[in-house]
Amino acid sequence: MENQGDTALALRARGLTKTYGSGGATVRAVDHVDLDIPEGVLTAVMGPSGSGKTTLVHLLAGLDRPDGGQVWVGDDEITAMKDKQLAKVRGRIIGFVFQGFNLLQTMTARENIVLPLRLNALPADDAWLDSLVEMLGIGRELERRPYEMSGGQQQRVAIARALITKPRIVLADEPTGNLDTHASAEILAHLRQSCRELGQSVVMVTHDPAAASYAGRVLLFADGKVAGHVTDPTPDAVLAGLDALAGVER
Ligand SMILES: Nc1ncnc2c1ncn2[C@@H]1O[C@H](COP(=O)(O)OP(=O)(O)OP(=O)(O)O)[C@@H](O)[C@H]1O
Repeated sequence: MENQGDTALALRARGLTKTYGSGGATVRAVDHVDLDIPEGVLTAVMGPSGSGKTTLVHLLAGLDRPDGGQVWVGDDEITAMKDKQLAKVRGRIIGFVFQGFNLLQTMTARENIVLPLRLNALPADDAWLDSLVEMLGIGRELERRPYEMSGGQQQRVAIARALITKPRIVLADEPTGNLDTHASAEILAHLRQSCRELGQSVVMVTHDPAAASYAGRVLLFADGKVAGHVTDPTPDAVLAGLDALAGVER
């Protein structure tokens, strides 16, 4: 188990377990995971396809319920909450960027972005919306619907929607998977800066060692378990960590 000492924690998991299927065809996607995610840090989660990264971040966000174990957001145990209370925490404290974006097709980009404010009875903040739109370069897309946008444009709208409530914690499943190097770099630099300057905590699943190198810490995930971590990662150190997981000699 990891020990973060006295560092304040954004998220904590103990014994977190999720199994899919039944009978002989069960898959333990997340297997008794203990995890401390410090506040104010950009954390990347990397590991082979099918190792359980998406399942992990869904459990940490309370989007899915585990079969065993506990998750705390700050001091509050979300695994002990009823659905209504959990929805409130999710809406106000956590922003989530889904792998498949999950934008509503009947709404424009602008309507999608501000939806979390409406759903959680939070006030509109036009200045913050404008700065997100500028940072993400989606000014021309605002009145379009998702099916009229490219994958990369939809991804940027999904990021804006996750950030519009200024959440304390952002969980993102491959947030730059559809973006070119330049756009990725800009967004990752922004996320890193809001961790450093605003104390925001970001947990990001990525397959890209260059993206992971923006993180303060990389968790290596394999077979549903934390298999190691890399602190202050460089792309080379991340690749070496992944190779070691796969048993590749360098
Ligand atoms: N809804 C589901 N029903 C059944 N099995 C599932 C379900 N979701 C995930 N799994 C299985 O759980 C395991 C972990 O999947 P998960 O999507 O969490 O992995 P991942 O590391 O995010 O993969 P990738 O990098 O390919 O996105 C896989 O074996 C997957 O097939």
